[in-house]
Amino acid sequence: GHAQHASWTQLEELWHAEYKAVEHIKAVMQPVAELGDVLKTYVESWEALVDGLEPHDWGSEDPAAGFSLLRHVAEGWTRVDDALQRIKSILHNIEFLASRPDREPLPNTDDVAAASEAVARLAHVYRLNTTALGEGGLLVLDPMAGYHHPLSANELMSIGLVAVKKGFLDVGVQFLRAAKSRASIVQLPRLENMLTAAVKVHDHVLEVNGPRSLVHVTATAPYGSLGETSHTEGVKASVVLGVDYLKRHTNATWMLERRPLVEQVQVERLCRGEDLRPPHVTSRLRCRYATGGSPWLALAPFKVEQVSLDPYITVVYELVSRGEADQLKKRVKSHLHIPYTPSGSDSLTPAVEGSWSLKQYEAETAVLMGVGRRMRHLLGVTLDNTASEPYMVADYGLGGEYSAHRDTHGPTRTPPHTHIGERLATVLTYLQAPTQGGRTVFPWVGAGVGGTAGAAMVWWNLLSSHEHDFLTRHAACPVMRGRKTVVTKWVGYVPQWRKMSCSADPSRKVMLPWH
Ligand SMILES: O=C(O)CCC(=O)C(=O)O
Ligand SMILES: [Fe+2]
Repeated sequence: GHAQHASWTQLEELWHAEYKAVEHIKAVMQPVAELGDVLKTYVESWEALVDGLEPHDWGSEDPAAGFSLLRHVAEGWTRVDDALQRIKSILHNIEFLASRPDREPLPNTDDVAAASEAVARLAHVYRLNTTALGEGGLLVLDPMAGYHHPLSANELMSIGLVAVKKGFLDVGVQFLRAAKSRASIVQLPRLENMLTAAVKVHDHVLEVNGPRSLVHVTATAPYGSLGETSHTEGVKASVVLGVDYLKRHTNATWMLERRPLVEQVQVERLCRGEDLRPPHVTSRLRCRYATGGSPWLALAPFKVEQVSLDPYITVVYELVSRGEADQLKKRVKSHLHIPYTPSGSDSLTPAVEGSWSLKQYEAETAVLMGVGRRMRHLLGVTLDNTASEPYMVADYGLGGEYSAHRDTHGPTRTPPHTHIGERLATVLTYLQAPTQGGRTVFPWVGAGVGGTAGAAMVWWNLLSSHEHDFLTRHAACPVMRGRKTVVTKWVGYVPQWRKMSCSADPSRKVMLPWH
């Protein structure tokens, strides 16, 4: 599934709302502080006046006391009144601030914890740069990548604690160390205690459970004895790719217990930009112009890059123009901050599902109709509403990711639309590509794609047995920097099956490779 964190639309709104709130706070701060001072002085003047006097003394006709009372009120009340009048003029600011929780959803500690976990995962997947962290900058993959927001000792500490809790033990120790290096003298003893405890947990888990499971990661050596251990891969795990894994690991225990971890480790390597395949496989991949046999596209063929031949995965460049992408993003934007309500989720309900904001979209807009026509010509498949599920726009949030999965419904889940059927092909178009991270990766193929705005990835999910092609399992890597917005189209099986040649071999892939 997807991890829970804030969408960029929410965060963008929060930046603007926060700016506004602070402007209102600035407007009230001075008058409120002045009123406080004036009232304090007035009360002190009164207390001095009545010091030693009892209420029954107030009737005594002491001229000095009468003089002081007159002077106290005459001089003091002018100031009190001035200050009160100024408060009256800022009452609308106070009203605005007081009604903020009714107007906008405010982040709470759960949101902070979720963001901490997202940052810890980023640090884990993309390898933490501890030097940069010590200087307060986060996770520099590419130091030239622009502005890096520095984190305070307290912020580093809170991320470190969440990281430890969530099983990113190595990352947790690194964050607490960074926090310590930026701590004030007052903070230092507490941080030292936490760091000692975290190192103890880290080393204990490493000793008992080893460096890696589905629920934890440690460094390859203990911190306690060596002191300066950091992220090292150790002995490179052997890669398990293609159908070979099935031959070698046919037993159910491996599939159940080892497969998820092998998959996760390979996903992470692919996320870091590795290609896990040998050269004799990658050297067969080509780039070319393709028309899909369409006379219409002969005038302007698409640039197509092969990512993998088996299963057949390609990238089609410039499927969507920049203008079209901008139009689509603008169109869905207002829907991308509405909270996900599973109960009322008919197919057109906007949704925020974990780190995604999702919006299902029918193809009635001019932009999507144009995109659909191009795909139809290139792929030779029917794509209208009766032949495929609605377009789905997803906007990844802070550290947003989508763990390894298959797109098909499979034998246990009936496809929602019987006239559309199983998801024969996936067309995943990047409307906006992240600047770092966020690749789409295929752990059992050993390949990944960085994503280019306007380009679409196309792959075929089914075998002729109608079973899912396991090798098409894929994941969306956590987004490191920038924003990732994609639109998915799932091509239905039912409207297309007559177009494809039959195969007696049940393991053959069902596809229409448009040579
Ligand atoms: O966004 C990606 O890279 C993958 C999205 C995906 O797998 C899906 O929509 O099913
Ligand atoms: Fe998918």
